[in-house]
Amino acid sequence: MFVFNNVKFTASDMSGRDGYRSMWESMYGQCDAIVFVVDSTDQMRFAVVKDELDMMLRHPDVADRPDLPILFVANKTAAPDACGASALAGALKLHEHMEQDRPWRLASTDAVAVSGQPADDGLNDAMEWLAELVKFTRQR
Ligand SMILES: Nc1nc2c(ncn2[C@@H]2O[C@H](COP(=O)(O)OP(=O)(O)OP(=O)(O)O)[C@@H](O)[C@H]2O)c(=O)[nH]1
Repeated sequence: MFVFNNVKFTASDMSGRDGYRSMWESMYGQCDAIVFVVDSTDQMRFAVVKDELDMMLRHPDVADRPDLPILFVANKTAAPDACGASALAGALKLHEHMEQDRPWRLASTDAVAVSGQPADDGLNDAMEWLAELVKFTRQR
């Protein structure tokens, strides 16, 4: 649990490992938002990521909730072999495949602090965006 901009989040870290992904759908119906984290150094698996994303978007608990926001996070972006956020957006075909009416956003970050400094990246802005949307959804 954490609080961001006065919004209380209860986060469930769903493993991306093969064999655990089938558990994701148990959360779709009960969450206020999805944060979809992608390892931006693992370009070999972007096709698998895209298949999983397509399956997620087709699931009735997601497809029937077009207002459920999705925050895509490209992680490990400080690694030398990381691809840029726009390459990731292209590989997942985010601009083509995300529904027009669904709120979504792509942020890039690196979870590991470099030289003890927290990453200066787009995650804070993206979390502000997500917190506003979640607050709005809960007020309805
Ligand atoms: N350099 C770098 N390493 C990272 C970053 N995020 C995770 N790692 C490393 O990647 C490895 C896997 O991290 P996890 O957090 O276990 O990855 P995960 O995707 O949550 O794993 P599952 O829950 O099993 O899907 C660990 O050694 C982390 O330290 C990052 O942003 N930058």
